[in-house]
Amino acid sequence: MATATRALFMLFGATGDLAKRKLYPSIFNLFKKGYIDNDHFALIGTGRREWSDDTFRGVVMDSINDSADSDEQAQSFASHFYYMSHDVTKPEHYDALSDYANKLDAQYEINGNRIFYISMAPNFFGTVAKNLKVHNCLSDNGGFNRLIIEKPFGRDYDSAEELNNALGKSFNEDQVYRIDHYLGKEMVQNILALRFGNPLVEGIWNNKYIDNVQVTLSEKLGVEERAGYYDGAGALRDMIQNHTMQMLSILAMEQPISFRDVDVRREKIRALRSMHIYTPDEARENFVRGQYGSNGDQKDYRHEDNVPNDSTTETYVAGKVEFNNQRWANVPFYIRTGKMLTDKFTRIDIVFKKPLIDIFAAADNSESQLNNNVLTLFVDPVNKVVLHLNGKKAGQGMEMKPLDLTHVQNDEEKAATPEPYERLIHDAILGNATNFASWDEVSRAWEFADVIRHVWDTDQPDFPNYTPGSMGPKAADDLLSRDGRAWVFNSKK
Ligand SMILES: NC(=O)C1=CN([C@@H]2O[C@H](COP(=O)(O)OP(=O)(O)OC[C@H]3O[C@@H](n4cnc5c(N)ncnc54)[C@H](OP(=O)(O)O)[C@@H]3O)[C@@H](O)[C@H]2O)C=CC1
Ligand SMILES: O=C1O[C@H](COP(=O)(O)O)[C@@H](O)[C@H](O)[C@H]1O
Repeated sequence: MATATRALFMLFGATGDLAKRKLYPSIFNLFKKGYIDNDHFALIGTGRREWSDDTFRGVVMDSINDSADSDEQAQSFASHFYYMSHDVTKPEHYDALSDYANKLDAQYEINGNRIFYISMAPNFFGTVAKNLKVHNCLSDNGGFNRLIIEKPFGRDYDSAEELNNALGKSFNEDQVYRIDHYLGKEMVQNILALRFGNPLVEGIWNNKYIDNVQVTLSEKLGVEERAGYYDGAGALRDMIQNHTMQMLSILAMEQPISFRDVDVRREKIRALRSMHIYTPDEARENFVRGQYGSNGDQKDYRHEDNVPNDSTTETYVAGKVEFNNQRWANVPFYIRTGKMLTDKFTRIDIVFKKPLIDIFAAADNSESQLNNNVLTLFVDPVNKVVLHLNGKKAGQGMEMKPLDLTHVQNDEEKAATPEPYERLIHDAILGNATNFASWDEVSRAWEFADVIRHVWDTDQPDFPNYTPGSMGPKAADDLLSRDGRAWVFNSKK
């Protein structure tokens, strides 16, 4: 039975792309499932555009069109939406917002529970947070005040710290919910379940049994229409500092004392603190960048719309990450991400050590047929777990062959799996911050990324250096081959 929470949302960026594509459908699903109290809920959407409530409601209805059971249901949902034309840079506009929030709070008997969602360009995050506090938009009658904030959270450590300090003047850390949509993915959440729900798995989750870990976030598309943002960011900021670091922290963390958000976060932070921060020379040695070229059909990155033709922005990153602790000493975590690669997928390969002695080969002096055991967690697009083992080939003798144990999410499980935004907004409504990035996590990840960024901003790259449809530059393969290893997923296979 769903627990319905009363809530007044204040959405900044209500006319924007993210709101239409992700936020309204997610809030609608929560409404449909009864997680939001249908009688005690309202949303004030803002943007500079001069929209009426009716225009706004029409936009909302369009965005939930596919998932509404009936027109009445869609209309009933949209009737809770109110629009205010508002320029976030004009302090005087917040007074009207505060009055409107109090009015709707009373009308819907919301009891002061407020969720502020800033779905705007990051340069506005601090301004909005400050004005919300100064102009009394936060409730003070016993309800909760929570701030959901979009990415990116800064572009380096210093800017992230500045932003965090600005937010901190209005909201405490435990009121700030920093979105990282990878933390809302089913398989990413399943890592905790698989590790800490199975002594079998957790028992071998260490350097005695694991040889290396590989995390791949591969994208088939290029920058599409987002070049304006992307060219100023690059893959290191766009995918490594946030999503990849979050996944690494979950893979590397120790068992929390409970599943409460404070306990889970404490262990994630401890893991990130044990991550070795490279010197500039080590960064050069252990990180590889790439930019896609042309393959005839596909134009190269530098000729994409809104990309300068001398851009040195990386569209690909691969690297080796090390954790200096008892569990992970000598186990490299290889990570990679890129645009215009072979396919769209996210997967984690846990590569186990081979047996110290191969008794099957030893028996007749033949070459070993044993492969490394690999546990592969497929995050996207399918939700799948595969354990690659060695088994016996049927027949006489003792010939070995690969034996795979596979679990694929079925249709029922798929239907029960919420979209990341739906799940995360629900968590914020419940006050559960487990799957949001805390400041300590974000700041540590920036400390790590900043060294690499600084080196790359100093050294001139040799771009373009990989072909669309490949799995990145050759240097990314060399990164592993020099350690006597190879990527488990390789487009050439
Ligand atoms: N779109 C996506 O797929 C994703 C987006 N994000 C993040 O979400 C956030 C929003 O992105 P997105 O929706 O794409 O951005 P858009 O550019 O589509 O929307 C920006 C919003 O900000 C509003 N806005 C801009 N300036 C002002 C102002 N001075 N006062 C009031 N409102 C203003 C715009 O309203 P108006 O024009 O009416 O003023 C609009 O609603 C960003 O932080 C982005 O990084 C993260 C992941 C994916
Ligand atoms: O945050 C981002 O993520 C998307 C990839 O997300 P996914 O859920 O589709 O894997 C990426 O395309 C985008 O550049 C980045 O900003």
